Amino acid sequence: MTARLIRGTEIAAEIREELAARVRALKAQGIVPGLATILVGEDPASQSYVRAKNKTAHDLGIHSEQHNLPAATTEAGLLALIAACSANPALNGILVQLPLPRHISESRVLAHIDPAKDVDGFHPVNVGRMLLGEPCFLPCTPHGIVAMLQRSGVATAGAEVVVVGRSNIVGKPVAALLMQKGPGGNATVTLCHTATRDMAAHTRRADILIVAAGRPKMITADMVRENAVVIDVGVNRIGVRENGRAILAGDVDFEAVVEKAGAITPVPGGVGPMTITMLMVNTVLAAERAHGLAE
Ligand SMILES: Nc1nc2c(c(=O)[nH]1)N[C@@H](CN(C=O)c1ccc(C(=O)N[C@@H](CCC(=O)O)C(=O)O)cc1)CN2
Repeated sequence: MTARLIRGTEIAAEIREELAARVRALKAQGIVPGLATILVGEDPASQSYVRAKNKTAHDLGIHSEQHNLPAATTEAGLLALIAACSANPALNGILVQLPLPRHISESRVLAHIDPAKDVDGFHPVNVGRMLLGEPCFLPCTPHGIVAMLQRSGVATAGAEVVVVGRSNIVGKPVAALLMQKGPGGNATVTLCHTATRDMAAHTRRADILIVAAGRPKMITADMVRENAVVIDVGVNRIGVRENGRAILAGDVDFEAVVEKAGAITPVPGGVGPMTITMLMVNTVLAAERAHGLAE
């Protein structure tokens, strides 16, 4: 039987509608949430993600400032801009688009953002609080995956979850969130990576399989348990169409796995749209917190 599609585009639209009401409530009190996006260099995918973030912010009534810096920007220059954004009371959230050029230290840059404005949830303070289960900003893609599972009725409590990929942006934090005590958590989590022996032996045990490895179609049907829920985080550009648009493929061999899984996210239209929406959720939460309107 063909798997049910978990459509991120639809879930994201539902969340954005709820968020628009929170933005209106803030505006009624004279508060406009503010977001600064910072992009260094001209990577076309990063440019399109940052454009989409600013457009979504604008559509929701969130003030946004887009800082596009040349690839040759120095680390000191970037840190100075982050310090200025941290000190600007009109800005509640600061996002530095990743990856950064190689001459800039990602860890120094992320640690320079005020943790109270770290709407990407990448500052060491927020990462630590997330692991401890304390109030913090959750990283957008993992947060989006948990929201998708909850809103599509996939129970995580007691489930065998297998995560493929150990990045700081997706693999490690999604594993941490799903093993956390409480709603959207309580799962038994296995994290696989490039040194995992016999990966298929792990993935075949998964009730919920989350793949964020950056390798097109690496998960084949024989690696998936019958009726599993498959969450594909990969957005791989595998070619270009005649009209110049990229051909995208996930990390999962969708055509084969859709016939075996119980539910699956498509690419595009799955996890990707949730990432940008959860950034907006964090920005509104940052504004609410800055004005003492949230925990
Ligand atoms: N500072 C950050 N940098 C990066 C993050 C992040 O969360 N914060 N995540 C990724 C890229 N990313 C957001 O920045 C992102 C990736 C994919 C999508 C998305 O909507 N994808 C669409 C396809 C769009 C396309 O044509 O490429 C989909 O899957 O439907 C949104 C955001 C790395 N950097």
